[in-house]
Amino acid sequence: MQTVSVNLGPRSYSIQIIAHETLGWLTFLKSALGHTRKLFFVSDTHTTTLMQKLRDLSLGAYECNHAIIPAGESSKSMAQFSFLLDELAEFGADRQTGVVAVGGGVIGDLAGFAAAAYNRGLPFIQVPTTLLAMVDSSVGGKVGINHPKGKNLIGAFHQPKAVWIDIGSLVTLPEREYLSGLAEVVKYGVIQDPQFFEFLEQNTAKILKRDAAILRQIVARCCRLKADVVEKDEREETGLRMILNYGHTFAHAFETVSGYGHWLHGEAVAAGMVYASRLAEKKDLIPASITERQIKLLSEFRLPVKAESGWKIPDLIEVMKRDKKAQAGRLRFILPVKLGEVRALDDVTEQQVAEVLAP
Ligand SMILES: NC(=O)c1ccc[n+]([C@@H]2O[C@H](COP(=O)([O-])OP(=O)(O)OC[C@H]3O[C@@H](n4cnc5c(N)ncnc54)[C@H](O)[C@@H]3O)[C@@H](O)[C@H]2O)c1
Ligand SMILES: O=C(O)C(=O)C[C@@H](O)[C@H](O)[C@H](O)COP(=O)(O)O
Ligand SMILES: [Zn+2]
Repeated sequence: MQTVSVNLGPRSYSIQIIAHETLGWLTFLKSALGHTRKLFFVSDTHTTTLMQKLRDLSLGAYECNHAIIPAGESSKSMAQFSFLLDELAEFGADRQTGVVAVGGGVIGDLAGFAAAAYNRGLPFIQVPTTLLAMVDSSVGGKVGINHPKGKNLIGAFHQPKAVWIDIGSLVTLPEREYLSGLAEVVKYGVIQDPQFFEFLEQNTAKILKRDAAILRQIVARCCRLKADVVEKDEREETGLRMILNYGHTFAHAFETVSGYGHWLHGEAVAAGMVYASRLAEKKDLIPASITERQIKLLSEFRLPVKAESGWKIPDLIEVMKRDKKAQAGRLRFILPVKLGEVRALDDVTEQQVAEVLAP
């Protein structure tokens, strides 16, 4: 077992990384939740078996209930949020009731938002079951849902009490979902860790085979890198946390204009990073070779590196203006200045964005 600690004062927590084990589950819950007596599990239709396994293990020690949400990005909606609140009320959830999210980023973001809102905050446990959720969404406390006008437009910061990562659950993850998670993995290399980027370049075959030892290393490294940022800027107030948004101004626009779920989040992030890198070239921040290395690695991971031709540039720019990083309608982009370092820039013109997006 490996542990990554997220040090946030009174909101500190630990991330347990294990493989095909459930032995420590009750001890883990007890230490994360203290006097909690009731647990409310949330899964989607593809993670129900995993959820039931953990719920059954918990039954001797806790009163348990659960909700199952339709799989897919369209479930990060007001309707599913409202459904979870109704179910929590029906269960008679009190301030100590623990919400346990078993699934990918959709379930983590949705259940976490319900946990943040119900009774003004319930203790929350993340059990990520996709690579993307293990390396990114289960850590850092961003929770929320989508709005037709913008991705994650409605949400909160609500840190989990603990994160339980069983790398073993990746065995059943569909290939497209696995590859999508690799986009956020590549992101950490570009924004924070050039050695990690090289490690990914040198180990593509093993990564694509889901080699267990490599996966453990990758998940632990990404969790540490994300925790390092979140510890310094928990609520994206100083600006540092924005670096985790590299590629996301483009990505969220692609996801929004195409209808949530047409492209997976990681696919949108992959192409989004390439466009952000092209913008950095345009601003003379980096040589083209840095973009080319990203394109090569992302292509080896069979991820898209270009937007779809049917998407209209003015529509994409309109969505970008509602990005959470924008101020007074002024676009802000996270751009690389070298491999392993990025900077927030707000002097990018719409014309420059349109030029990099032009086919
Ligand atoms: N909160 C954050 O900091 C943060 C960070 C990154 C991404 N996100 C969000 O995360 C979401 C994407 O998350 P995702 O990529 O995990 O997608 P997802 O939650 O939709 O899961 C992907 C698919 O895999 C299935 N699945 C999950 N685990 C499985 C398993 N072990 N075996 C078989 N099938 C399994 C799911 O049912 C789903 O169909 C997006 O909404 C994105 O905005 C949030
Ligand atoms: O944790 C963060 O901060 C991130 O930006 C991580 C991103 O990978 C993630 O997609 C996040 O949900 C985007 O947040 P948003 O504030 O741009 O909606
Ligand atoms: Zn993301």
